[in-house]
Amino acid sequence: MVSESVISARDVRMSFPDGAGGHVHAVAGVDLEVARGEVLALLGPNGAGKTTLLDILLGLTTPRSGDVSVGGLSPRAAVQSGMLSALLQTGGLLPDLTAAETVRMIATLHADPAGVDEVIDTAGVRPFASRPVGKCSGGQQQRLRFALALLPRPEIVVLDEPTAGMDVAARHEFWGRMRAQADEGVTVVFATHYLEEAEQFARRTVLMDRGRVLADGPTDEVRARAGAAYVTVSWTPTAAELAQVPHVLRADREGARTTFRTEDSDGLARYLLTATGARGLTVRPASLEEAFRLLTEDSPTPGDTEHPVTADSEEVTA
Ligand SMILES: Nc1ncnc2c1ncn2[C@@H]1O[C@H](COP(=O)(O)OP(=O)(O)OP(=O)(O)O)[C@@H](O)[C@H]1O
Repeated sequence: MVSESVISARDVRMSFPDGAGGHVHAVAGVDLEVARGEVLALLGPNGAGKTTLLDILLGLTTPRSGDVSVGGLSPRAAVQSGMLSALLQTGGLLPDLTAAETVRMIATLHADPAGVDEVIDTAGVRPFASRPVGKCSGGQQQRLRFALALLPRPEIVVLDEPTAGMDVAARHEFWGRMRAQADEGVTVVFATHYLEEAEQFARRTVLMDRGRVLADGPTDEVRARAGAAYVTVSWTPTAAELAQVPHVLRADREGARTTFRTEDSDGLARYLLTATGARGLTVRPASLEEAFRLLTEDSPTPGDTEHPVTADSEEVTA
């Protein structure tokens, strides 16, 4: 694992007028270091600030404050040098040009472009290369944008919801191609609403909400921090019994079964099976989607992912 940082953002802030005399803090003090060759998912609900942050990394938006460098350059210089390339969700494609003509035309704008045929093949554009862009499907247009993003032979590719509008098969194929790029050492930073994409493709996930980073780490650890697992047993503890149970973040009862959210399913299971009358124990890991929801809904302060069970947060009714 090489740890050289290719993207460095320090205390980056950006706000916009909210139309009512106030401001929306779209990015509210974000620190981010991305190492060379890393694949990083930026996850967050609508309005979390993902697009604004990506636009700042790409030099399309100048932050109100903070420092950003990409490969030691300003974002704009990094884009101009071809080191950093973007695949944005929207982006002008000329409908009357064919896909291949589009690639050829954009190639002429780069000083030292990759081969046109090479990127057409790498991005999977070949099957519709002679089709006018206006007649290409959304998924095909996204592949074309991917081909264009590869033209400058980038070291870093930034993608804003790259598979929006693609069906499952197209999404799968897209990520296969992107993974091949990552395997060759390209750093990939992508924003997505598809939590399973982060889970399947990104080793590291940054969760954002209201302009702040809620969690940043290996995708499986981010999930673990939000409550690694759900342990369900046939047992209906009294409030006094429940208070004795260790490693519990939350407990919910449904009929004769009680489900515990826990960060230590082994420790909890051991206690339940040896110190209580619980039986029929099952363990289910939390999905990233659940982790995400728990972090965004439960975290009182950004970065604080501890949710000790208190009388107030206890969900079980005696
Ligand atoms: N140009 C702008 N003018 C005013 N407000 C803006 C502007 N751009 C973004 N915002 C606001 O900043 C916040 C963050 O928006 P941003 O698009 O970065 O979020 P996002 O995480 O990308 O959301 P989505 O997933 O919906 O694309 C939102 O409240 C949005 O309305």
